[in-house]
Amino acid sequence: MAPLLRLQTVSKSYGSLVVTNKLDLELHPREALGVIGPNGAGKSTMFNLITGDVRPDAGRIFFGETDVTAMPPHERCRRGIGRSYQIPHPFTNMTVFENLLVGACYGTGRSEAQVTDDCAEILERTGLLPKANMPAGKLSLLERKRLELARALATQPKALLLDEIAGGLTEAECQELVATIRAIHAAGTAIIWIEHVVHALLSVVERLVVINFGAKLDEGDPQTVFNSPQVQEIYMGISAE
Ligand SMILES: Nc1ncnc2c1ncn2[C@@H]1O[C@H](COP(=O)(O)OP(=O)(O)OP(=O)(O)O)[C@@H](O)[C@H]1O
Repeated sequence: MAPLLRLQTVSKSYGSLVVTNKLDLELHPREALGVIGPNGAGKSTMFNLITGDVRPDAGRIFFGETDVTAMPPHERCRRGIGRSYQIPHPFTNMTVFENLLVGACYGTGRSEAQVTDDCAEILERTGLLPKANMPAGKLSLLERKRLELARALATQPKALLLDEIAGGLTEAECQELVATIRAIHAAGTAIIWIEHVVHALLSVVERLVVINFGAKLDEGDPQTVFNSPQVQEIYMGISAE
């Protein structure tokens, strides 16, 4: 099957710091792909490169058949690349529903009237319908994470990029969020999920990629990859000796 998204030897440096190093990555249609790696390994930068927030120094990025390497973020978004951010930054004085409307209009180029029904449906799917008219600044952490997910969904992504969305939640809250992400994936959206809460990640993803020093260290079956001595040592700091 042709990949939905493909990074081809993508590199990015900040001064002398090589953050992304000849990275190759593929996401297939309807796939749930997990990404782990130590702090500072370049995971969020990889997302920034995919969305166009950051331009690579070298390499190419394809979405479907299209080379999107030079495309601005809003065009990539309209083609179907949606993302959540590690630290949610909702418009705090606007209601939850208004936050979604902004995401939907920006992400799809449709009018408010055209996106209203979809936004209501997304609020329902993400468990936020009872909070629709609440200012986003008054939401709990879990609700903010849900809003971050909802805002990404409002852009109608074919590829949904989730950046550490489970961080800081209690175990029960994490399980609630996992159920929502599973449902989004089951409905056909391909997902790349960067996550330090590994048990949550492994309960959803079908393939796992490990990034270290901006390059791919390993990839494959999630349990096999996570349990490999190399990954345990480098990612968890546990020596195989
Ligand atoms: N705009 C920038 N300017 C300079 N350095 C940057 C910039 N963006 C990221 N970096 C550096 O690049 C490295 C990789 O950062 P990145 O956020 O991609 O890592 P990460 O794997 O997502 O880390 P974490 O798991 O802690 O979120 C870090 O050393 C970071 O300080």
